[in-house]
Parts: sequence; structure tokens; C-alpha cells
Amino acid sequence: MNFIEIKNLVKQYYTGAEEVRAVNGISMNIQKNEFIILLGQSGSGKSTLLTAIGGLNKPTSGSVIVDQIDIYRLNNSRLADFRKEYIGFIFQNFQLMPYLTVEENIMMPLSITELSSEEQRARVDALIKKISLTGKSKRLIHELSGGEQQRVAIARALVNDPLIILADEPTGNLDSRTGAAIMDLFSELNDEGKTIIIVTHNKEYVHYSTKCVELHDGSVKNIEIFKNAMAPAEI
Ligand SMILES: Nc1ncnc2c1ncn2[C@@H]1O[C@H](COP(=O)(O)OP(=O)(O)OP(=O)(O)O)[C@@H](O)[C@H]1O
Repeated sequence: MNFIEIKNLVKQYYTGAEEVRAVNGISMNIQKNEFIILLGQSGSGKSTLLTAIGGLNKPTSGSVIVDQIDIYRLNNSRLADFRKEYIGFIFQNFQLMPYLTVEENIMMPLSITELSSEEQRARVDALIKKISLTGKSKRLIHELSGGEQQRVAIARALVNDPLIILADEPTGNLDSRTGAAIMDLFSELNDEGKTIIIVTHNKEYVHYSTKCVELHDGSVKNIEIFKNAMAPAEI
């Protein structure tokens, strides 16, 4: 059974009199534990597709089905619950709170959960260790390097233990060595069972993926398969 099914997805934006078909009828299936890289020129629809998969961008038509949930048929509050349970989202510009500490940033999505404070503490400590920032947990975000900030953003995306990690140009603001280290971290998360979908301009990263999907003008132009995910993969 497919973990994520994208069915004939269309997204049109209207700005004044102008209409843009950012996604123009995309269908694809993604299996659990795949590592998908979305490539394509600027404006080809990558971010629109990614945010639609993450329940952040209601399509004009078509559907996104995750774990058998037709997500845009949910009401807003259930859709928010879906995002919390299933999705960890990471952005190019980190979107962290600059005047909060590393651990306060990671803990933010937990504040509304029912975990005890001890459980929250243990979870945050384990994530700080995972991103190799032990010893810097009390630092303010603006006292960290770009690569460290992106690691904090990844830890924050992981704190509710989502099954799916979506990242929009996560290495776009980083130098190549730091970018590769971030990709290694995604690879490690994929090995641990997370399904990962990353938008990037960097073709050198395709070897991290199980499947590379290239978009052009809102459609799938090419699909290249690099390796099998744990489950047999099929798009
Ligand atoms: N909120 C919006 N309102 C109007 N048009 C939009 C909006 N978001 C995106 N678009 C348009 O939709 C098209 C696809 O945009 P999208 O951001 O999905 O592409 P992209 O491949 O991620 O581009 P980039 O690599 O530059 O981030 C573009 O023509 C863009 O201008």
C-alpha cells in the first residue's frame, strides 16, 4: 500500500488578473522510508508541491492521501492535528526564534502536548545529542553558525517524532561542506525510518535519494531511481 498518494494535483494561484498554474496535474506515489529529492528550475512548482504534501497548501483540485487519510477533506483543526502528528517541516532560512535558546526552540512544538516535563526534557536532550550540540543547549540562536542553526531546525521538526520530514532548500544558505553534513543527517534519519522529501537546486545531492523527481512547469519531467527504500518503491 502506498504511504503517500498524490492524485492529479493542481494548484492555481491568482494574483490580480493573472493566473499561475504552479502545479499542473501531478500524480505520484511515495512509499514509507523513501528519500525523495525534488529538483527543477525556479518556478517549476517544487515548493508548492512540497507544502501541498505537508498539509500547508490546499490544492485547487486533486488530492493528497497520507497513510490513507485524504488530508484536504479534513477540517482545519483535524488538518492541524495531522500536521503535528505526521509532518516535520524545515525551511531554507531556518525560521527559528533568534532570542530563544537552542533547547527552547526545539521544545516549542511540544508546549501544547500532554507529555510530562520530564519526558519533554528527555526528548529534547536526546535530540540535542543527536544534532551534536551538547554543550550549546543554552546558547541563543543568533550565537550559532548557519549549519548549527539548521541542525536546531531539524531537531525542532523531529520533536514530535513525525513519520515524514519535508525540507525546502534546507542547504540553500549553507556552504557546501556544511550542506553535505546536513544531508548526512537527513540520510541518518532516513536510515532510522523517516520518509524524507527534500527540495533542492543541488544536483550533487541526488545520490542521497531513493528517487529524484524533476519538475518542469508544474509537471513531472523525469524520475530517476537511485536505490530501493526498505519497502519496494514505486512512483
Ligand atoms: N502564493 C503565491 N501566489 C502567487 N503565485 C505564486 C505563489 N507561490 C508561488 N507562486 C508561483 O507559482 C509558481 C511555482 O512556484 P514555486 O514556489 O512552487 O516554485 P519553485 O520550483 O519552488 O521555485 P523556487 O525554486 O524559486 O523556490 C511560480 O510561478 C510562482 O511565482
